[in-house]
Amino acid sequence: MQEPSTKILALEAFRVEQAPPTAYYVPNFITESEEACLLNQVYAAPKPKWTQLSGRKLQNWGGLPHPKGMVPEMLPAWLWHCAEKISFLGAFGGKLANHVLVNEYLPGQGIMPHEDGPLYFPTVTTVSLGSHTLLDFYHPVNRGQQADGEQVQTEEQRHFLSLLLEPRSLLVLREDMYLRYLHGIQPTTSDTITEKVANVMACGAVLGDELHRGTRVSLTIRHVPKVLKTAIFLGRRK
Ligand SMILES: O=C(O)CCC(=O)C(=O)O
Ligand SMILES: [Fe+2]
Repeated sequence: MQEPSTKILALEAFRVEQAPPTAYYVPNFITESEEACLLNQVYAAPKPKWTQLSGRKLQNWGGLPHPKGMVPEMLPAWLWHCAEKISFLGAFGGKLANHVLVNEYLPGQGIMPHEDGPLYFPTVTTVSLGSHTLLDFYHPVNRGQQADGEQVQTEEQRHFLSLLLEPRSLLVLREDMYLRYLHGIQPTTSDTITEKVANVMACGAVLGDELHRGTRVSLTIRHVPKVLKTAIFLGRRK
């Protein structure tokens, strides 16, 4: 298996140098027609496939990640194609992606700052469809500070960096960008490009731009290492 500290050579040219280790941002990772195809397939999924959450709705593909192991389900061909292309870049240390979350955000929707947790190979990859968004990164709450009775930092003070995710782009996060910091999307209808946007050089935007959000669909493509063998699963069911 690839050591977590080694570089992903195929992506090295796309590393965001202004961000902590390591973020890779690939503009136009897919074409407009691939984007349109993926969006068609997302919206062709049967209605019960969607789960409505507060502030976004999602589809889960590949199985439900679980501490005891995920019972794997085959990814549909339209997702497999995209997931395979990312796996072949070496994003998951030579393993293949086996899990995809599809999130849909209307303008004004977002996701609270969070960590992705231990159930995944410590790399997350995201393809954005339909609209841009701004993904914000936060220092974790300093528990020591809280115990000392020092003033807890506000969310705004903990927000130290953002990445602009344009439609059709690929984002790969690993190491500290995955394990150490929290990430989230503000529930807002437009985003201003400030000096906190670390990948602005790789984007078609400049400092001071105000970008209005449309409906964005993201594909969060990951590798879940702990998988229950289908044979055992089938054996138990008999
Ligand atoms: O939509 C995105 O780009 C982020 C989604 C996310 O953070 C997640 O599903 O854990
Ligand atoms: Fe996340």
